[in-house]
Amino acid sequence: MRLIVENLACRRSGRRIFAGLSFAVGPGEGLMVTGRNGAGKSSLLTMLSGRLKPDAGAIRVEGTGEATLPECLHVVGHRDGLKSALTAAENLEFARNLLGHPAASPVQALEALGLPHVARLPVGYLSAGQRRRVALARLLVCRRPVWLLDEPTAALDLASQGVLAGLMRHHRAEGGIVIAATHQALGLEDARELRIGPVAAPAEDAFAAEEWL
Ligand SMILES: Nc1ncnc2c1ncn2[C@@H]1O[C@H](COP(=O)(O)OP(=O)(O)OP(=O)(O)O)[C@@H](O)[C@H]1O
Repeated sequence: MRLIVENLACRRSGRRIFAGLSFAVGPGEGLMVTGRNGAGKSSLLTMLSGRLKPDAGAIRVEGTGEATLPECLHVVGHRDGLKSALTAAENLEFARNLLGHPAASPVQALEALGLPHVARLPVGYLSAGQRRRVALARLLVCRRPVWLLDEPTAALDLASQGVLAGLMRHHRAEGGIVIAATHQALGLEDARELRIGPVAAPAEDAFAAEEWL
């Protein structure tokens, strides 16, 4: 599949955050979305996930058949979307049933994130980093080609950051797409960078935002 963004603009609370954003990502590619605090990285990911309407421009996909872009996405955002009263395994089972295209079992996914011992614990008992790893384990229980990750290393120790880098590498090697908003390298160093912000980008850089208020 291919994800294409053309001349995208974002307005929040009446203020133009960015405009003129264009890029395309295809199978196996990674895109690191960078920029200062408030530049609009999370807003861009929210737009890609279909939860925020663009102020202008278009987001489209090719090669997905009948499936819409939201149906092709996994999103791991600032809010982990986990139910505190459910166990880690129950949360993952719920996501697996809801999202379709099941892949790894909840236990396998937790093992991949180094957390097999929390499978039967309510998520409310977990540390911040453990919760984040359960949220990331959701990526593995269903097969979806595009991973949208917003600061995915938040609360992760170095070892878990390495695990995440491996998961992203593997996903891309299988033809998946990773788009991550981040202030860190993430292990996506070979990915293209989309810098949102007032820093002037080279003229040939199709990713540059053109207008700032
Ligand atoms: N729900 C919202 N309603 C109104 N304005 C919002 C909302 N969320 C974010 N904004 C505004 O949109 C702008 C961009 O915010 P966004 O969270 O996209 O930036 P970011 O680049 O992800 O920042 P950070 O690096 O701090 O996470 C900010 O000025 C913010 O105040």
